[in-house]
Amino acid sequence: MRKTLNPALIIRGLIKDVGPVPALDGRMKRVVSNISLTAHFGQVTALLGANGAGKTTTIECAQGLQTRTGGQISLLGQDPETADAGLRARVGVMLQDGGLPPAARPVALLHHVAGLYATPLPVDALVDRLGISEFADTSIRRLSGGQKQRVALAASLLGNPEVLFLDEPSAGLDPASRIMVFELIRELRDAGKAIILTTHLLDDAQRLADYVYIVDKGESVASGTVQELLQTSTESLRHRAMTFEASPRLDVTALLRPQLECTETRPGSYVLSGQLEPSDLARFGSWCQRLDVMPTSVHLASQSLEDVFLAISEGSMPQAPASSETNPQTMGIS
Ligand SMILES: Nc1ncnc2c1ncn2[C@@H]1O[C@H](COP(=O)(O)OP(=O)(O)OP(=O)(O)O)[C@@H](O)[C@H]1O
Repeated sequence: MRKTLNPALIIRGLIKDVGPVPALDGRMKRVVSNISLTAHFGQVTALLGANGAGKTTTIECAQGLQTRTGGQISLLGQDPETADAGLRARVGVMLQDGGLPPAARPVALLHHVAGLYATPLPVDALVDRLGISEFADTSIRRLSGGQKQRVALAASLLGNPEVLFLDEPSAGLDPASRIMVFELIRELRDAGKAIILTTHLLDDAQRLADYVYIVDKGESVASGTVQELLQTSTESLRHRAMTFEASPRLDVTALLRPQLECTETRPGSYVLSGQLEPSDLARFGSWCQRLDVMPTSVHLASQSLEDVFLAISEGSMPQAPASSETNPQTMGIS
């Protein structure tokens, strides 16, 4: 369940057309056709979708960087397209391409950005925290993708924003930097910031997000906490698989029953798949005992966000936006 009070961002029925597009004989192309979401303070809200699903377009409309074709957006109680400069100072943005001047040097740039705010966060603390000092004097154009990403994150935080938009925050980060950035994002969330991030990485959403909106072909098609999405009960998602390693060419007939199949994917590696029940595990144990087989590994695959995501994208799961998220009147957008 989600908090209902005090949302930082409300989007209802967002539509965005781009173009004119030469490939469409100069017609406009609808890249977002119906996206609704609510992002709360003290939560990480993730827009999860494949490449080209419309995530960046949505958050750029939410920031007022793109003009929407239709729908309603309220960011900190204001329409971002008509809001005054005061709104910008309360919002931090890390864009996918970084948007950093290529000739600038990271620390000098961060001091410059800090100078634009009345009460910025201390530059040195952010530089230390994000490991920027090791490339402090290298020009932005010579930084690696992950280093640029950390500078862009620091720049987005300098104004101590109430709302933070992060477009693909883990793109280009090595594992250590990813852990560092994720810890910082969680701390900001715990400090009460509203964090809205986009990702096509299910793992990122699973690790970071308090609430996830799955975006597919310009529409928000499902939403919930990771746990709620995982509990979505459909036949396709109850499908499980058990992998085990043992001697090659074993007779697996005794493991089978209707709707369960077993294949030897490579010599000695078997996958038992279908609607696995506890009784199948018991049968597996007896089978091992009878054949005097000691598997070298047994792995039971549990349902992941990836299963939910793929089921939605393949159309085998009903599209299920939460009902309270679809009615503009209930959310008080004026
Ligand atoms: N100005 C434009 N002209 C033509 N097509 C556009 C334009 N802007 C966006 N698109 C298309 O709109 C779709 C959505 O783009 P968007 O960048 O929002 O996707 P995304 O979900 O953020 O993808 P990614 O994960 O790859 O960043 C894409 O197919 C993109 O090519």
